[in-house]
Amino acid sequence: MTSKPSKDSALKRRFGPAALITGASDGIGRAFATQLAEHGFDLILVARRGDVLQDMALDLGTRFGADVRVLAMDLSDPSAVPDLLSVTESAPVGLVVAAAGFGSIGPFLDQDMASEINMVDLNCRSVVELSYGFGQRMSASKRGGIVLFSSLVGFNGAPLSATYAATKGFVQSFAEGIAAEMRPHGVSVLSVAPGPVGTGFAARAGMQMGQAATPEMVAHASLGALGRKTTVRPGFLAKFLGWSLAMLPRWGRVRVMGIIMKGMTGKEVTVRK
Ligand SMILES: NC(=O)C1=CN([C@@H]2O[C@H](COP(=O)(O)OP(=O)(O)OC[C@H]3O[C@@H](n4cnc5c(N)ncnc54)[C@H](OP(=O)(O)O)[C@@H]3O)[C@@H](O)[C@H]2O)C=CC1
Ligand SMILES: CC(=O)[C@H](N)C(=O)O
Repeated sequence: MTSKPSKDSALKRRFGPAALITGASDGIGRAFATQLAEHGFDLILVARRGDVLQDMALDLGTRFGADVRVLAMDLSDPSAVPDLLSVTESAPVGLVVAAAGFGSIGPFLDQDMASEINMVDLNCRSVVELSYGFGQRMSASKRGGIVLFSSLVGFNGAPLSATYAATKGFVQSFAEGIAAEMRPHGVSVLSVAPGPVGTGFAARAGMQMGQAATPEMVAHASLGALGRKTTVRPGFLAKFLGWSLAMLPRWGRVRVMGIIMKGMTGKEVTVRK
């Protein structure tokens, strides 16, 4: 049995002892895993690349004494979340961070349809299933936290990233709804709505990002907001763009978002009022 040198923090007392993190092998999910291990949480790490998760488990166990379990699965597969819920049935999970997700860029009609549907499955369906399964367990024990990932692009249509932005709009709306429902049952739900973050996301989506927040900053700001807010916009850029866009009519927001997305692709776009 490893001794635990890490902090027994207020966060762990409120949401521990274990956290389940999807998309833990990279980017924002990975940063959450490290920071939660530092807070003294035991972890269940979920992503497709089991070898990467195993290396993390060894590292976080050695550095923080965290008890880390690895679940290598493709969450876009319809059987994945039911399997995950079944194998974690007796695990003391007080916090779920559902970071697994991906995006695409370019005109909708040029996209690969199977990949767009796969995105909806991962970014939306798996998030609903996870929130339902763990939400029930947490409500029964009258405590817990669920962190979901919206985006700066989740508050209106985004030409050249239409499906991705719609999945994030879905998550934003879903999170706001279940946050109000679950709060009286002792469960805190947080929607994280970052602007560009410097992870492998952009390369996978074929996007070019300029100024970007770090995944560590996003994880830190989100853990600070959990239990206090329903939506957090981590970093200056997310706040500044979010507030600026909020002042425009919806069609204006769509037009500005088209310009922003064009800058990330170099492709032309026409948006009608
Ligand atoms: N980066 C950004 O600019 C922003 C990101 N977001 C959102 O934040 C979340 C995290 O993004 P970020 O960390 O940047 O992305 P990354 O691409 O860096 O990481 C994505 C993670 O999701 C996992 N993943 C991808 N597909 C699947 C799948 N089918 N099943 C299980 N796991 C999967 C990947 O692991 P593996 O390949 O091993 O499966 C990886 O761990 C996403 O929901 C994203 O939409 C929101 C706003 C901005
Ligand atoms: C489009 C972006 O800048 C970002 N990747 C996001 O998810 O919002």
